[in-house]
Amino acid sequence: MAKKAKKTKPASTPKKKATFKLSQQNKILLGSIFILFSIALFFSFISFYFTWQDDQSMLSEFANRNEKASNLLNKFGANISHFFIYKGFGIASLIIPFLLSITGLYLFLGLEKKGILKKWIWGFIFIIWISIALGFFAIKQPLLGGLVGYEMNDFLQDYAGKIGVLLLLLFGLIFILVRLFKFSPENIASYIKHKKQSLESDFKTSTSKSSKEEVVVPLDKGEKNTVIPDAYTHKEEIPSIKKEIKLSDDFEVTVPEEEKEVIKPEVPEVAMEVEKVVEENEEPSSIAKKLVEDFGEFDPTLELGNYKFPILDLLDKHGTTGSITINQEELEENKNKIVETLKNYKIGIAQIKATIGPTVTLYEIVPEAGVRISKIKNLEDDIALSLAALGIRIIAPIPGKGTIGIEVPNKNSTIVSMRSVIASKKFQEAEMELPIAFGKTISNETFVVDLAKMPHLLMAGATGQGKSVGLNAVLTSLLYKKHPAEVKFVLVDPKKVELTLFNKIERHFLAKLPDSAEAILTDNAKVINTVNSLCIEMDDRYELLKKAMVRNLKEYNHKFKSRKLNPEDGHKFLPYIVLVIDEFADLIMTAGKEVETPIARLAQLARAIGIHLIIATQRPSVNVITGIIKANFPARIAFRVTSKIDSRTILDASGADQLIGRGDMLYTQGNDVTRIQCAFVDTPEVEKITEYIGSQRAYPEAHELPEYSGEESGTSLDNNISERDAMFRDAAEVIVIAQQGSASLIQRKLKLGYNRAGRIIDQLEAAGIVGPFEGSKARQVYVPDMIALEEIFNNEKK
Ligand SMILES: Nc1ncnc2c1ncn2[C@@H]1O[C@H](COP(=O)(O)OP(=O)(O)OP(=O)(O)O)[C@@H](O)[C@H]1O
Repeated sequence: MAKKAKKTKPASTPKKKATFKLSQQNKILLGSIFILFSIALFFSFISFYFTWQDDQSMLSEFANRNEKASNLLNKFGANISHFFIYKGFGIASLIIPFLLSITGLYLFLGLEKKGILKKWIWGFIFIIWISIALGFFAIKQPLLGGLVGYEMNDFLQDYAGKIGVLLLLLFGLIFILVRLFKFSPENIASYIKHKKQSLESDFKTSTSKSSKEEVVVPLDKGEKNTVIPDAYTHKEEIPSIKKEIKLSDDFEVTVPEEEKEVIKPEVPEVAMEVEKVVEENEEPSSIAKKLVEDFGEFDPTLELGNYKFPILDLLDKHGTTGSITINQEELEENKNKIVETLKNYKIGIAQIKATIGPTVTLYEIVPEAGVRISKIKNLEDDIALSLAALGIRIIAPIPGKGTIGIEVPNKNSTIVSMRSVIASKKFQEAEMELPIAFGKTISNETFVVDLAKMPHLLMAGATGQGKSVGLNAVLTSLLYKKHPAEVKFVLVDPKKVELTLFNKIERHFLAKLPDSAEAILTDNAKVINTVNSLCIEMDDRYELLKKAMVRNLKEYNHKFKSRKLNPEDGHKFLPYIVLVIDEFADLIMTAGKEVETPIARLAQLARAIGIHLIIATQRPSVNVITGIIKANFPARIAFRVTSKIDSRTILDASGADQLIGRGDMLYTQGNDVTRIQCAFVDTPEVEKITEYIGSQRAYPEAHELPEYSGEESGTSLDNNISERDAMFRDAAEVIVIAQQGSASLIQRKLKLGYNRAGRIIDQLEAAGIVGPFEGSKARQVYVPDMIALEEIFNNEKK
């Protein structure tokens, strides 16, 4: 006891020794009062049951010193017992001294008080239940259930009748068994099994005992009995027993039988120990289970619990009804032209079938036997000429079908509205991590893919062919499906106009560097920093995944949600991050390798940790889409491009040059190329969606990426006093006072721009006040206090 009290002393606050001692003394005093009081109560209660009749008359005579009570604790005992037992809870009141004594012991021994409240709550539940149960079953013995038990029964029976009260009591019992004793069918089954096993082993030991006696006799008769039985030395025991048995001139005793008999009783004992180990093993996972039981699974969306997903009415129908109007004449006309053209080249057709899509119709041809496929493929231009239509694409043969496809644009194309694809069952019921509804295929099916599986997307197309609309469709899809806690966007928009609308959802969905004012990046220098910062984020995330022993973000978040990862170890819910870069060519032209290297790194490694890249470019030339980038972007979209070479650069196949523009696109993820009409979402619609989201309660700030202030910080390290910033001294003071070397701190405190703060921090490094750049961490401050700083400045003046 004393040991425990001593142990806790140094562990808690060593500085406040005096006050701690005092409180410890108080605890001991209070604890002993509780214990003694509980003893007094216990004896009063017990003796009340024998003396209550005698003491009945003096209850009102408490002040009269001539009157005496028969209770062991005299008048005090009689009165307090009358109060608790007769007017209170009956025999269940005995739990009160029990609870008091436990509390007293906890205080006395200075134990942790964590479980005490729980014990009191359960104690009261027991008191009430027992009191009602006894009031119900032993109505003729009012001292068992007390007045509370009687009155509660009376009250409950008025409303629920006897059967109702009985059922309520039963429920109370089940509640106690399940919640307190953790009863479950498996527990009961394992308990029965356990009992059965121990009974069996008891039986075996009892049978073996009788034969053991037989063995013992010869042992005594033998030479000496010095062998110490050891659980680990069965082998040694057996031969010694064998010897002794041989010595005991009894021929009928057979060795194997005795061996079994000696060893057997020990085996079940070992088996029982193993069971205990299994129970211990269950403990760690049960901590997480218990946490989940008590608080439910971790819900990352809770902080913005009232967040409402955008409604469908924010999107326009664009004059479409969702179904395509079929122009029979046009179909017939095109069919005839195709048949005739092929006939001119002596190609017979066995069968022809048309599938009408929103912008193009696919004519599937089964040529007559003996026709060479390459012959039809070469007639692409001739067929286009005879149909007098642009954008004819011949797919020979259609993969997996054995037919030849000729795609002919419809005279009147139907716009595929974003609304129709968002509303589609396929999108609504998509159980994907990052579902994207691109549009509709040639057979008018909604085309939904998972960005998380792509895992990065490359979009290319000549100007005005629908790239920006495509990007908006991607972002809109995610906004309609994902909560702000689940996905964050990093948007790069050198054109400064395409993605500005998303500024409104900065504090919901965007991520940015800690010191940048704008969340949407338009300046290439900042893009370099952001992409590098994402690389740091990637490394940090990999570190977390490693610690959690999982392979990807999905598993990690699942583990975190089921409370198996402790936030105190740095674990947190990780949202997906989608980096969208519009005009990638422009970025590569200005920033070159500086941006290409981190992007290639992200493209290669970021898939598992939930960072996905979407890159859009007008110029799909090889110096923009380099081999390394291409290799890591298996999912590619081509809008219409101007040349076959461009098409090859993007898709590794021609065809994109034959598209008709306005959102007509080819999608590939590996081998198959799918023609899709991109869903159309107009600027006002995007504005409405961002407005809708932006007007809701948001996080205090945009999602913060790790700090990265660029390599330029290390370049100008000459300590030229005359070139120092006017705010240099103020900044130095801020840094030294806060003992934290970060540009964002200077920015905030001195209200400076990012670039200027960055310059000052470089100058501070050159002056030896702060240390070098350390990635995501703040720089080290070399000057401990203001006096030391003052000294540095004074020395510089000399
Ligand atoms: N899916 C679509 N359905 C119907 N029309 C579309 C679709 N996509 C684009 N368009 C039409 O094409 C026009 C140009 O599209 P968009 O602005 O997306 O081109 P872009 O490729 O981004 O051009 P730039 O590279 O010059 O920015 C749009 O204003 C719209 O009228």
